Parts: sequence; structure tokens; C-alpha cells
Amino acid sequence: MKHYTSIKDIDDITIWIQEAKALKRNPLNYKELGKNKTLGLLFFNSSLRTRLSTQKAALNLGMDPIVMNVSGDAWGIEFGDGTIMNGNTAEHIKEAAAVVSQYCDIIAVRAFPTLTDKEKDESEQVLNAFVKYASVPIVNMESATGHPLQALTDAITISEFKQKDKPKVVLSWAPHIKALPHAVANSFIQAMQKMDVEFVVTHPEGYDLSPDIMSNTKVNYNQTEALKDADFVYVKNWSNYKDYGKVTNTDPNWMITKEKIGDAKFMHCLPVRRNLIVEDAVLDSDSSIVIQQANNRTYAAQLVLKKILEDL
Ligand SMILES: NCCC[C@H](NC(=O)CCC(=O)O)C(=O)O
Ligand SMILES: NC(=O)OP(=O)(O)O
Repeated sequence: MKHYTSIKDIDDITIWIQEAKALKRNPLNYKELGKNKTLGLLFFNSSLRTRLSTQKAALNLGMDPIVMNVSGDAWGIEFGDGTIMNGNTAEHIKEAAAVVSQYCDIIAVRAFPTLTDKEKDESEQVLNAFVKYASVPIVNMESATGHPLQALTDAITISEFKQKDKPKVVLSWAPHIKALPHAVANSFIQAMQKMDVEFVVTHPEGYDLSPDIMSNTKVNYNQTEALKDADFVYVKNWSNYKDYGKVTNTDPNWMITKEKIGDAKFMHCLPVRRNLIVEDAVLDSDSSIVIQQANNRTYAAQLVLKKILEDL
């Protein structure tokens, strides 16, 4: 594999899940594979899990990770083509990506959307500029429209915890005070489309996600109906997609409660705001598998890095 930028880079999710589980059983089996190889992690946004689990994955493979908070610490990077750079940006992505490529064998990038410029976000300006101007493979650590390391993690976690061949998985929107990206929901939907699951998405009317992502995925605007007989309830807030990046609904009735999820397992990518997205009673119960889910971030990242290293 060259780059890992979206769920579309997964050729066979069933095989990938088996491979990730094998890495989890023996995480140090490929300690020689990444020897003397450097992974550069570039963060334009905050992170706890991605930052640590991707480094952990690299270390398990014998790689040397180096990390930079690009926003704030680096020079402001210009992404526009032909821009007269007399504003706040000091160097162009053409130089920045070419330079970093000389220090790193693989570059991983986190760059959230603007949530104000839909066209720019959907063009994946930052991620695609790295793909275009870097001379080494690029890994998406959450971009404007996708979080494929998270969604691979989620697929592995569902496979581990499922009690039946074809579990029912529900993606439910939940309220939040801030405008959040669509990336986690987008990639989760794309991963579930590749899995053998009964899948339904529930959210308030008007909060429909991109039709390109949804394709013919089932939507039910009635959360109670959607959650019926669920085995996994995956919860995520996202801002309005049509009224782009706006928070047009904060209805607390969409919060996930113990009563609502019943016997289902609760999943969330984290960080999660307690008693806004989900009540304490869920997170503090055995229904919640968010900690085990976050653990799998390491093995999802390790599998992706292993596949790229093998093709270097
Ligand atoms: N990487 C996992 C989620 C990252 C981001 N969440 C956030 O920004 C939450 C921030 C807050 O709760 O203030 C998102 O939704 O895409
Ligand atoms: N789930 C996730 O990506 O967490 P971080 O934002 O903390 O990396």
C-alpha cells in the first residue's frame, strides 16, 4: 500500500481485521520491519489517542517516530496555488512537504476541516497537498472529511465484541455545543458499508450527511425506532452538513441514556463530553466499550504502517 488516506484504501476489511487481531496478539512480531525508518507525525489540531497510539504503533514496528504540532510551532503553511504570500503564511506546502519528506519515510497528518468553507473541506486541501508534494507515503490521522484509522479501529472492535454473525449497528447523532466535523461519522459509515452488519443511521431531520457518503445507507429520524434491538450503538455529534458547519440543533433528548441503549454496547471515538453526548450511567457501566475501542487504535495504526513499510 502507498498511502492510507481513506476507507477506500482498505481492499478487504475482513482480512484486515484478522491481520490486526494477529498484531494485537503479538505486537512485537515485526520489530525489525521498521528499523531505521522514521515516522513523522504532523498535527494541525489537538489529539490524545491518535498522537500516542500512532507513535506506539510505530515503536512496536521498530520505527522512530518524530512529532510536530504544526499549528503554532511551525511557520504558517500556504496551500494556495500562485498566492502572493504577503499575509500570515511564511512557507508554501511545496517546500514544507518536500523538506519533511527528506526527514521521514512516512508522514502522518491531522488536519481538521474549516467547517466554514465546504468546497475547500471537501477538496481535502491539506491532506491532498501532502499527497501531491511529499515524496513519501501519507497517512490520514483525521482530515477534513475522514478518520480512517478510527473507523478501522471501530471495525476491529465490533468484530471482537459481536455475539452474532450479523450484528445490528446503529450510528446515532447526539447533541454538542460546538460545531464538530463530519469525518468520524463519514468513515464509520464507509466502514460499516463494507462489513456484514445490519446498519442504520439516526439523526435529527436536517442533519443528513453527504449523499456521496450515505449512498443507500438506511436513515431513521426516530432515534427510539432506530435503537430497537441494537447490538452496538456508535455515538457521534456532527454539525449541520447542509447548513454547513452550523449548530442548528442541541436537543438534549438526543443524549444517549442507559435506558435507550438497553443491552447494546456503547461506542464512541473519544473525547466524549459526559452528560451532554451520553450520561455517566452508560460510560460507567459494562455497556461501554470505549476504553477497549481506544486500545485498538494502536493495532489499526500498526497494521496500516506495516502495510506501507512492506511496500516501501
Ligand atoms: N478525533 C476524534 C474526534 C475529534 C473531533 N472532536 C472534537 O473536536 C471534540 C471537541 C470538544 O468536545 O470540544 C471530531 O469530532 O472530529
Ligand atoms: N479518537 C481520536 O481520534 O482521538 P484524538 O482526537 O484524541 O486523537
